[in-house]
Order: sequence, then C-alpha cells, then structure tokens
Amino acid sequence: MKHEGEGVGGGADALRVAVIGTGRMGSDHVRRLDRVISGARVSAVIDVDGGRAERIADGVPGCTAYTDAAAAMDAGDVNAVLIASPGPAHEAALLAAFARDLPVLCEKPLTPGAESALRVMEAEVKLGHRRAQVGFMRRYDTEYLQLKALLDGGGLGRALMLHCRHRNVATPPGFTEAMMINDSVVHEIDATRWLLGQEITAVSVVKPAPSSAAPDGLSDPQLVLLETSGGALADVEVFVNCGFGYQVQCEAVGERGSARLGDAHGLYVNAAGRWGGAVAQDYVDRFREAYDREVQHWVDAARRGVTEGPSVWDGYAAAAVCEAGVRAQTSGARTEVTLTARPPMYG
Ligand SMILES: NC(=O)c1ccc[n+]([C@@H]2O[C@H](COP(=O)([O-])OP(=O)(O)OC[C@H]3O[C@@H](n4cnc5c(N)ncnc54)[C@H](O)[C@@H]3O)[C@@H](O)[C@H]2O)c1
Ligand SMILES: O[C@H]1[C@H](O)[C@@H](O)[C@H](O)[C@@H](O)[C@H]1O
Repeated sequence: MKHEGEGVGGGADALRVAVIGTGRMGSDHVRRLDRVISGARVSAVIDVDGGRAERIADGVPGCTAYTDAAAAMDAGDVNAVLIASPGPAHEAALLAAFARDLPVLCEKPLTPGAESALRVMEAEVKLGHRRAQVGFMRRYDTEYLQLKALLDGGGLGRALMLHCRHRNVATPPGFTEAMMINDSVVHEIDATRWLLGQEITAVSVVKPAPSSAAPDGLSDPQLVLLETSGGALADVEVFVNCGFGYQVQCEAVGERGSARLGDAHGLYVNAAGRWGGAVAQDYVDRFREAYDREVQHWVDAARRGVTEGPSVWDGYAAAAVCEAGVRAQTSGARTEVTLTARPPMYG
C-alpha cells in the first residue's frame, strides 16, 4: 500500500497504468491506484464516454483522457493496463494489450463466452508467458483466504459440499439472466475451483417463482448447482434484487467439520431493545480490502516483470462453466462442461 512520503505519482519507476472503462469499478480502481496502492500511477483513462473519462482524468495528476484504448497504449506514457469496461469489451482490450506485451489486470469475467476466452488464451500462449491476471478478488479476501488455508490444511477433512449465497441489493438497468451467471455466479464458479482445487464438470439451474421485486424478464432468484471433478457439489443461491444488502456467504462442509464465511458484520450493537450489525450495501464496501490487495499484488508482480494471481486459464475455465450454466438456465437440463486441454504454461 502507499508508503509514507511516496506522495502523488507513485515514485520515479512507478507502473504507468491505463485504466479502460471509468464506470463504477474503473473509477474505484483509479482512486485505488492513485491514492491507496504503492508503485503505480494512472497515466491514462479510456472510456467510450469521453466526457466521463475527462472528468476522471481531471482529478488525477498527470493523467490523460482518451476514447480509444490503442491510442492510449501507443502514446508513450503507458506500460500496464487495467481493464474495467463491460465484459463484452474485454477481448479486444486484452488482445490490444497482448499485442504490445503489456501486463494486464482484467476485471472479471475474462470474457462472457468460452470461445472468446479461448481466443484470449491462445493469444497469451503465443506470447509464451503470462501477461494477464483476472480480477477474481475473492481470492484476496481475508475470510476466503482463511477458508482456503483450512481446506488445504485438511482441517475439515475431504470437502463434500459448498453452500453459497450471492445476494445483491438490485440490478442496474439492462442486467440479463445470462449476466446472473456470467457476472455474478462467475465469482462462485472461480471460488469453487480455487477452494477445492478441482474443475467444475456440470451445471444445473432451478428457479423458484420469481420475487415480485425482480425486473421484467429476470427470473430472480435462482439456484445453481455445480458438480466438480472430485465428486463435490456446490450450490449457489443467486438473488440479485434481494433489496436488503450485499451478502456473500459460503459454508464448506467436509468429512470432519464445516466452516462458514460471510457472517462478519463488524460492530455488533445492542440498543433500543435489539442486537445486531449492519449489512454491507455493495461490493465496493464488502470487498474493499480484497480489491486493494488484488491490485497491489498485480502492481508488485508487474514491476518485477512477472504475472501472478488468477490466470487466463482460470478465466477461460470459468467462462466455459458459465456457458454451460447459461444453457442450463434456458433448457432446465443438467449441462456438462467441456474444457480444452490445459496448456502447460498454466501449470
Ligand atoms: N470484481 C467485482 O466485484 C466487480 C464489481 C463490479 C464490476 N465488475 C466488473 O468490472 C467491469 C465494469 O463494470 P462496472 O460495474 O464498472 O460497469 P459500468 O457500466 O459502471 O462502467 C463501464 C464503463 O466502461 C465504459 N465502456 C463501455 N465500453 C467500453 C469500451 N469498449 N472501451 C472503453 N470503455 C468502455 C462505459 O462507458 C462505462 O463508463 C465488468 O467487467 C464487471 O463485471 C467487477
Ligand atoms: O459485476 C458485479 C460484481 O462482480 C459483484 O461482485 C457481483 O456481486 C455482482 O452480482 C455483479 O453484477
């Protein structure tokens, strides 16, 4: 994190980052790079909405606004790229960064589709080295890290099941059923693969009668069942218009015990005849420290000339599971996941 006295600019050899997409997540990452993270500065912001890019650039010393990512990458003051545009725009941005061999932190999903994710992976394999870290920030969350350590250390015995809940207050306009899988459940898909160290082999989706708060065309909530290569099951309640808060919970059940994350609410207050704490209202609040650690890890690795963290293989595998999930969502049938062979570069 920012060192005492490092000040604005991040030091002479700071990573010079172009942030693509300056909406909710992009603007938060700009703030993080500018004010929280050490060793980096934001030298360019790019948005198809030029006015928004200008407004964000105005608040950051030495930052130039662009509407074209390639122009920003070629202008001479960029040596790393953070992609925070919507999922369908990620492939073009990733390929442009790979063409210039620039390190990338790409927000999840890598791409919303297995074919496009495969094209991205092929391009990175052609480079011969990893260049992109995928923004699966839960891998940097303290509670998830504790659960991972417990499972890896055998503290629960062999893992049998994960029970997950993913609740958002409300969806933005234009949020589709496919996005419930590609944008929301993709986090549980990655977390399941990572926590258990197994691939997901099949997906089923069942839907209760929708909440009256669900927008037209969105059957919300849904229950997604993931089967893994080691015979474990993960069930995910995805409820993206729950109204009351942002809640991410996961209980792992093993042969010798269970462990559950996502119940911590910080301060518990006893007052007015009640006890309890607050529920976070959004991901920026719930996962603030995880995003900080994720971006700092990326910056530190990029400055050492390496790429670590969730890989393009992880992004591709998640995209393949999502694709099966979206098919299961519409057909109602259990849908198997097809994965290509894992290139040796990804271990
Ligand atoms: N890790 C997380 O918890 C988390 C949370 C929210 C969003 N995200 C991800 O971050 C990304 C952005 O989401 P958001 O909520 O900030 O979206 P948003 O709609 O708030 O912002 C997206 C911005 O990108 C711009 N944009 C669109 N197409 C572009 C293009 N081709 N080039 C440059 N800019 C373009 C839009 O004008 C907009 O300003 C998505 O991939 C999303 O899944 C991740
Ligand atoms: O893009 C967002 C983001 O990834 C959040 O972490 C998730 O909770 C939302 O469901 C999703 O829409």
